[in-house]
Amino acid sequence: MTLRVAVIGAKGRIGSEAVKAVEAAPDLELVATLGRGSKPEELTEAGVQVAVELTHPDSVMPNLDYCLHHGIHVVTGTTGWTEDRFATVRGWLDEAPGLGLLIAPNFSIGAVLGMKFAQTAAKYFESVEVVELHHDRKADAPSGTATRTAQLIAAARAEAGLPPQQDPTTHGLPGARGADVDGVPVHAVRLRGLLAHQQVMFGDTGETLTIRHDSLHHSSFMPGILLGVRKVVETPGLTLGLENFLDL
Ligand SMILES: NC(=O)C1=CN([C@@H]2O[C@H](COP(=O)(O)OP(=O)(O)OC[C@H]3O[C@@H](n4cnc5c(N)ncnc54)[C@H](O)[C@@H]3O)[C@@H](O)[C@H]2O)C=CC1
Ligand SMILES: O=C(O)C1=N[C@H](C(=O)O)C[C@H](O)C1
Repeated sequence: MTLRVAVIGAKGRIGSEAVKAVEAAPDLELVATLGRGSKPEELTEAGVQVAVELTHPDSVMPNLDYCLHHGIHVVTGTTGWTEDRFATVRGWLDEAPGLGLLIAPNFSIGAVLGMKFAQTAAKYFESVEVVELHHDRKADAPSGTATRTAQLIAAARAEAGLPPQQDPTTHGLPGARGADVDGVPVHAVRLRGLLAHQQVMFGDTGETLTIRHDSLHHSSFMPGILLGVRKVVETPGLTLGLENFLDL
């Protein structure tokens, strides 16, 4: 049986690619495409089972609110997540047993692997910094991927009993050392011509290790989105990260 799928944010950079990917998948049926100004009722009228939500940090919560209160599973890659937002969606999911929500900071398999490798390397190096580089139209900084990567690294360091990193900087301009995500400096570059890139740099006495990933086209995110759609319907509750649907 085919799954009835909608794309919310269907005219956007990633949403328009998702429309093509869902249309090309033999086991999925694209039954609704929503853009800014669309009414969420279009989802229920079309009998949508899974919504792929790819919009904007200001739009994602109302969209999830509607879907999760109308029996629609959701796969979202939209950024802007905070602990408060996670708590809110957990509450909505508690009221909707059986419904699944996948929040994926990154749908690209390479990026997910890069995060996993960084998590593994974290406890072996004294120093670590994350540099993310994106196109010049990106709404948020640092990226969702970089934030999640830094959080995973910080958790792995803490679990291994590593002390907080020392920053010797006493002079300079504000911002020069990047954003502090759980003690990990994260630097965000915005540049026309780029798409989505990240390097995690580890350092210790006499050596460095750099884990770099590059998304060169939005097609890089499509296998992950399709996997998410197929898996979310059989995975109730909140799933944070595509890695949970991969045999890692
Ligand atoms: N998790 C992942 O792998 C990826 C996540 N993203 C994230 O996805 C989001 C969208 O990124 P882009 O496509 O580059 O942005 P974009 O600005 O090109 O597209 C967003 C689209 O959503 C529409 N939109 C905004 N509010 C809406 C609403 N309430 N209802 C329906 N449509 C609405 C906009 O009109 C626009 O067409 C961002 O948060 C970005 O960081 C992007 C690429 C990969
Ligand atoms: O806005 C983007 O383009 C991307 N957003 C996600 C993020 O913030 O991590 C995923 C990927 O980096 C592309």
